[in-house]
Amino acid sequence: MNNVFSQQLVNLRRQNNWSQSELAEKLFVSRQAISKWEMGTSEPDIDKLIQLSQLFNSDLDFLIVGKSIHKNQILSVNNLSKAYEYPVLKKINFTVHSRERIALLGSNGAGKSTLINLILSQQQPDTGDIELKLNPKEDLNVMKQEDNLLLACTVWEQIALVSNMMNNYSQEKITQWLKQFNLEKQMKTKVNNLSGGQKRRLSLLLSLIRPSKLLILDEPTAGMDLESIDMFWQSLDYVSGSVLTVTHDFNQIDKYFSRVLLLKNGEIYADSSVDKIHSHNQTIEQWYRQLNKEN
Ligand SMILES: Nc1ncnc2c1ncn2[C@@H]1O[C@H](COP(=O)(O)OP(=O)(O)OP(=O)(O)O)[C@@H](O)[C@H]1O
Repeated sequence: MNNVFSQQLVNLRRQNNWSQSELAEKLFVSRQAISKWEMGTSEPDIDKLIQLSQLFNSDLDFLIVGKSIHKNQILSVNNLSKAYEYPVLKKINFTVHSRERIALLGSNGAGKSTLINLILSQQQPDTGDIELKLNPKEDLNVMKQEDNLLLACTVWEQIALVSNMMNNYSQEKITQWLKQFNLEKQMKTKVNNLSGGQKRRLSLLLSLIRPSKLLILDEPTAGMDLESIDMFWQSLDYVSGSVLTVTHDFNQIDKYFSRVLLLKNGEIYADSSVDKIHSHNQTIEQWYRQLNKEN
């Protein structure tokens, strides 16, 4: 087939936290068969491909060629405006599709947090509306800030508590999450004693215990050192749904994001795929600097 399929299979399996054996069991094939598909030395037949796309809740084209030809809209922002002492957002329009990784960019005071708060219904718009084509209770995740962590618990206890609440408790899964988020050594540490970057990684881990269709983050890496920032965004590989985040981590956007929205003068001043910007031999930072200095 192609090695995009092999890579997609590895990614989707990991996003679902399944081992090769677990996936093999669900498909009634041997673990060795999964291993060969992932190495690209053999291919599944069409029945198994269809079963895989159903198991991963993914389109066949996304599974095989890494792109969805028919994208599902999950959020639509229509003519949204908001003013405080002056207009902050003026007729904002954009849509979010399944499996997009979107970075929302803009200078300080451009209105990024206001836009996120409106999407989360934490504030009301003056005009316009937001159509969430998902169930906000089940399919929308927001990464909670540190103060929602239970400081007196150990890391393990905190994760166990949340996964119990979500009916998703399993010792093996917790061990796997700790490994993925590089918190294995801290499993017995009190949450209160974690560093700022470790607390954010724990917050992201907790927000992923319940898989969602859309994850919203507002400057999740603020104040982290470079190594922690890298580690944080790498963890996004384990997020299966779409991500909309406010961030100023330009180097990571090049690596981990598919689309950028630039908020400027109260409008979506630019909306581009990361691939398109790269095809013009620009990094996201160069693109941002160039557009942001235009009047
Ligand atoms: N509740 C409020 N009352 C009055 N003005 C507000 C309120 N919330 C935000 N603003 C103003 O709206 C503008 C946009 O603020 P917002 O926090 O959305 O910007 P931002 O793009 O997230 O900025 P930053 O990058 O600095 O976090 C700012 O000028 C801010 O002072």
